[in-house]
Amino acid sequence: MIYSITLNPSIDYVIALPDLELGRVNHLSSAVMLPGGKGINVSRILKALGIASTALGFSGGFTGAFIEDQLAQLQVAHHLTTTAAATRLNVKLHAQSETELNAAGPQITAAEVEAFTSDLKARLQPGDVVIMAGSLPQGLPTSFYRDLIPMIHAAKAEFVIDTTGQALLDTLPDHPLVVKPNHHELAALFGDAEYTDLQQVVTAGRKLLKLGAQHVLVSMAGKGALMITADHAYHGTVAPGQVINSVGAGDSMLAGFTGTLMQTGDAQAAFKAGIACGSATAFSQDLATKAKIAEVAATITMEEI
Ligand SMILES: Nc1ncnc2c1ncn2[C@@H]1O[C@H](COP(=O)(O)OP(=O)(O)O)[C@@H](O)[C@H]1O
Ligand SMILES: O=P(O)(O)OC[C@H]1O[C@](O)(COP(=O)(O)O)[C@@H](O)[C@@H]1O
Repeated sequence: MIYSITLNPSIDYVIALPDLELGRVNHLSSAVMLPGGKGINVSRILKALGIASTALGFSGGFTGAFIEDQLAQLQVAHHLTTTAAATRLNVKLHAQSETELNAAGPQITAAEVEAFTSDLKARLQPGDVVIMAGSLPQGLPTSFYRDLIPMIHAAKAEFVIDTTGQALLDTLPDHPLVVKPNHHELAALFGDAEYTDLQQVVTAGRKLLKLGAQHVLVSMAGKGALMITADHAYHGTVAPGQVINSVGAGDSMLAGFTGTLMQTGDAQAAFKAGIACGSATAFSQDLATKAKIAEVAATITMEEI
């Protein structure tokens, strides 16, 4: 079983207007609420791919109820630990450019943390994969993901991690199955300025392998993604399309890669699936559908660099 963990889910309030004027009353041309948060997005894409997963994490208040209701409607298996404080709402503003306003998230109590960790412990079985993704709500230590790893390994399960900075570096000695920073996050991880060519990205990606990651992907938004192994590096892209809402593209890539890797054991096939899912989501209002993923998959170009 794949478990996605979203400690800090969100309602993603995706709003659009042609031209945002700060300090004025602006009228929206569209507004939609979507269940969001990195692990939840991963589970939604796995569902589209026909791969079973259960979404775990926290949920509280009317915002949490909305997310759980949407997941139920989408038939995404989930068990979110109830919190007294309400789940956050993130604003995704599409005007002259894409702007994201992500809230810090609610305060989680010690009893709620205990309920979540005991639930996870009771579920884990050998061969499971736990995908830990996204920011931490208030009240959780920055070591929270790393602290879950001994429990995951004790159950003979593996983990995938999508977080940034020191929290990501701290988990590498425990051999995450997959890491997928974007190229900005990768440069920041090693205190580098923005990378200007692909070989710089490959060199930094190999550092993640040396530090312990089993599979390294680096996403580069409209410039596609790299899969970096000890001896090879592959650059994958898709045919240009109309970008509608790239929120969740990274989560979609992680879902496509991890789900396909678990199903087939074939990293190249998994990389293609990851690219297709990421770009298909960027070319959709909500996360990608199965049909959109198949359409985009037919346009993938991959080259060794
Ligand atoms: N504008 C885009 N056009 C085509 N594909 C995209 C676009 N934005 C994202 N993608 C696809 O989704 C993947 C993940 O997107 P990215 O923005 O790099 O991740 P993150 O959301 O984690 O920053 C990219 O590697 C690419 O395959
Ligand atoms: O947990 P964080 O880092 O605040 O990110 C949460 C936000 O990221 C998303 O999961 C989208 O992530 P990506 O665009 O990186 O795939 C949104 O659904 C959510 O609003």
